[in-house]
Amino acid sequence: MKAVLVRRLSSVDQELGDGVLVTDNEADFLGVDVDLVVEAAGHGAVQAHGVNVLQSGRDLIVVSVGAFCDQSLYEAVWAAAEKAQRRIIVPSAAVAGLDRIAAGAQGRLDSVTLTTRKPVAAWRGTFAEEVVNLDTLTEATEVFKGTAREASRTFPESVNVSAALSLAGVGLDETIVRVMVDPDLDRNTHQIEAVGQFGKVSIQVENTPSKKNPKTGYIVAMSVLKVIKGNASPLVIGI
Ligand SMILES: NC(=O)C1=CN([C@@H]2O[C@H](COP(=O)(O)OP(=O)(O)OC[C@H]3O[C@@H](n4cnc5c(N)ncnc54)[C@H](O)[C@@H]3O)[C@@H](O)[C@H]2O)C=CC1
Ligand SMILES: O=C([O-])CC(=O)C(=O)O
Repeated sequence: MKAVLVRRLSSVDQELGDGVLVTDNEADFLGVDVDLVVEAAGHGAVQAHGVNVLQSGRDLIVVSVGAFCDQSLYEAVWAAAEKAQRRIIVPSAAVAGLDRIAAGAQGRLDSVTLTTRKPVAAWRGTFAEEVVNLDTLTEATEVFKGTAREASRTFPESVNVSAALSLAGVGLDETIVRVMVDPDLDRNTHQIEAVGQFGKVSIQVENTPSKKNPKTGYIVAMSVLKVIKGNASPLVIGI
């Protein structure tokens, strides 16, 4: 048996088949015998269910990792995971190189920066609309520069990568983030630079936007799938 926790049953328009409980009730959801829960719903969902999922004895894959800009939430899920001896798993999702930066963080890390650039369509309904007119923009324009903690608060729906990178490297208050709206792009692009005792890494990823939600891309679901398959495979690669 598997289960999907939704906010409104009326919003479920797909037939998920036998063996899948679709529910809006957390207790019923947690009553289903699974070992792993995937959060792919937003900061509010991590806030509402993260601790309970871990306390109930499941590992938790968190995609909306920017939720951890709330330090008290981060500490609460960490404590719940430790007590239940379960894990909070942050997949690479929309970026690459978290494995390498986390390895580099075993020694001295001097700086980690992220520049996120996305096409205009990705920024509709976000804070970017308060900074620029998306309808008349003709060239790449910076709409935010600051720490990953501020970036995660400012763009809860589209710069979660900054928080994932922070957890891998120098933390939410030391990771520097720039956010650009770029009318010339057709892919969601993240440029990562990290420097430290290990050397230097410079990574650019270009994600094909999802048709349903251009803020994000197909690679995110693929990354979660890779983690789930890795959990049941004799070979674990790219950690
Ligand atoms: N770590 C990373 O690299 C990335 C993280 N994300 C984050 O992952 C999350 C999901 O992304 P998308 O699928 O693109 O977003 P989406 O907005 O297309 O879909 C989210 C779905 O979750 C539902 N939802 C919201 N709150 C819920 C709750 N409390 N309980 C149950 N369902 C709830 C919504 O109704 C919606 O159907 C977002 O927070 C997004 O910002 C997305 C891309 C990359
Ligand atoms: O998919 C992406 O490009 C990144 C994203 O939305 C996020 O980090 O929240």
